[in-house]
Amino acid sequence: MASRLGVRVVPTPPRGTRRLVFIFSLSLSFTYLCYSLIFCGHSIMQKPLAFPEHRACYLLQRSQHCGHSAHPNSPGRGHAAPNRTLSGRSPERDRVSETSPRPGSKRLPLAIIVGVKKGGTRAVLEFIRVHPEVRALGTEPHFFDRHYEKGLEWYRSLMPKTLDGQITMEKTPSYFVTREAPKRIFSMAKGTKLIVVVRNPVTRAISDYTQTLSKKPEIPTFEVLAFKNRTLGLIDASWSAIRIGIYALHLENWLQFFPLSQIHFVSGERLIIDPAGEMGKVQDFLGLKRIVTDKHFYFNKTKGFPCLKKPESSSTPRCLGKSKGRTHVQIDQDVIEQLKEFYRSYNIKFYQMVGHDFRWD
Ligand SMILES: Nc1ncnc2c1ncn2[C@@H]1O[C@H](COP(=O)(O)OS(=O)(=O)O)[C@@H](OP(=O)(O)O)[C@H]1O
Repeated sequence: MASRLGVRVVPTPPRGTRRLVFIFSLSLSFTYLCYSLIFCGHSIMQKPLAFPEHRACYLLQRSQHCGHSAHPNSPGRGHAAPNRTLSGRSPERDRVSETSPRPGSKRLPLAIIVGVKKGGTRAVLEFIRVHPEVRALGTEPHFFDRHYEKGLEWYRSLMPKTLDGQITMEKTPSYFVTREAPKRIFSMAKGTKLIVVVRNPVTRAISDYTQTLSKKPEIPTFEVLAFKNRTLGLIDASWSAIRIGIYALHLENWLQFFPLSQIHFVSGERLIIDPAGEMGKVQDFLGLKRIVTDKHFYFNKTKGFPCLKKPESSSTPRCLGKSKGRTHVQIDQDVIEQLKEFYRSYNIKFYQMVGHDFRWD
């Protein structure tokens, strides 16, 4: 009858077959679930789902992903190496940070490494940012010398986000020799703490020249640039490589606005021999617990410098980049002696001003 009406009656499968179908679908769903977890796990890890962002970042506080942002137009960004270095970020991190809102707020720096060029400023910044209470801008913003007209809000927008109690920092070594910088920093916040990494001015000048030569191989020799008249032994103090090293002169400018107690001097030489000791003093100056200690450093024989066991951005050991710790250009010994002589009185004046003998003579 049913077949005559055109209706096909499907016979109910036996109980055993139904159970088989059920078990088959269950195992299919289970296989699919495992597949999703294995192959999509990576993206799940990148952005914790149903996990408050601030909590995730609190747990990952050492990660730049949570605390660091560089303005897209910030100077120096274009110079970052494609793969991570101590001061750089991986492209992967950048991708993640573009999609994740970060906790905290961008604040003006409470402490600035203002100098000196080639003193060891990058090392101090990278070492101090290991501290959980410090967040630092990786690039040099050059706000108080080159970009002042852009205003404080522009400057603030470059800063990494900080949580309450964390210290925002930046470093721009050219501030130390910029006439307007002390007044400008003072007008931003008179309580700003200043760090100056100083180094023997003769070695500093040679380091500075070595860097310029690496970028412009056609420049005259060091000896030609260093003298107004070599026969008379007249040093050209207007050449920036020489002028930057007259620390007493520049410091006078800063002391018009800041008391000495607000300026901390790091010895560039001791920073290489005893990084933990110098960083201990930096932490004291910033009012921080001494968390960055000798446990954080190891001496890399190939590099010839101390390196971090665990940099702020990674858990693997890392040294500073190739531009830090270059082999210096060979300079005639008599030229070095003349430079030492030139700097002697300025160095003594500087030691008196800061109350510390850096033993450069
Ligand atoms: N740990 C570690 N690793 C590598 N380099 C170190 C380190 N500590 C201090 N230094 C010295 O830092 C010098 C570069 O100084 P700056 O970072 O201030 O240079 S810059 O002004 O930012 O270009 C650099 O100068 P040169 O040796 O002349 O290249 C180093 O001597």
